Amino acid sequence: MPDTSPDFQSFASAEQVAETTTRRLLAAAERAIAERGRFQIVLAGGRTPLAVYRRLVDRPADWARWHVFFGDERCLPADDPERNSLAARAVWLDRVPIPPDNIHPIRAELGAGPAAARYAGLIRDRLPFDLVLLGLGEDGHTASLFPDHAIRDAALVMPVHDAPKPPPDRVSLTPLALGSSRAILILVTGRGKHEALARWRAGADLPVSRIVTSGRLEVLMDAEAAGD
Ligand SMILES: O=C1O[C@H](COP(=O)(O)O)[C@@H](O)[C@H](O)[C@H]1O
Repeated sequence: MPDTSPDFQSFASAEQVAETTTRRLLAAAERAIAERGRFQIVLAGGRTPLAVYRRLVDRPADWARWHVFFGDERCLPADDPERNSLAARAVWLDRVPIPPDNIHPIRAELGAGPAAARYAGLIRDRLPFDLVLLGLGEDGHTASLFPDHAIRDAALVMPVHDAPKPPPDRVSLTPLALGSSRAILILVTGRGKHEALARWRAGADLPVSRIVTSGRLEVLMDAEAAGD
């Protein structure tokens, strides 16, 4: 039986977390492309992964075989820079030769419900992913799954309303979809994340604790977040 408990790994700085993540991601891509001819990655939103995305621009990779999905999106106009997909495009995706058809944004501008239904249809036949990248918010949310908010366990993608962090309407992959991956990397950096991380490690019922996977689940944290 595989060990599915998270593997918490501590690094001295956020830069080391970003560099280690970048290398692991490129290695996972090489492996997936060698074994299956393509690499399917789910991106995290927010600020933490941007340091990884920036690094990827200068690294050699077989970009034509990358297929990019998103773990969550904010219901904002399609050109709003606060959208997770736009932030990733600005610093990385628009700067490498990934075929445009291989980038699969969540159409959150359609509204949370329709966008979630549409994205569920899109990912259904693409599972399992090769790698899912996630973050952890200061309030303990991951993707757009917030503590004490209902989670649709049987769905792959769900609309989110009344999110405590703006904007209130969002679309999120569920633990079921996020767990359907050969590997999961969760990045947690900065002092502001320490409390949420400590609660998770102490066994609190956070959305991230609901992710069950038969793949590997690694948590890369810096000393500030870990409280080392
Ligand atoms: O709103 C979001 O926040 C979390 C955490 O973001 P960070 O800025 O603290 O790294 C992120 O993982 C999620 O994808 C995003 O929509």
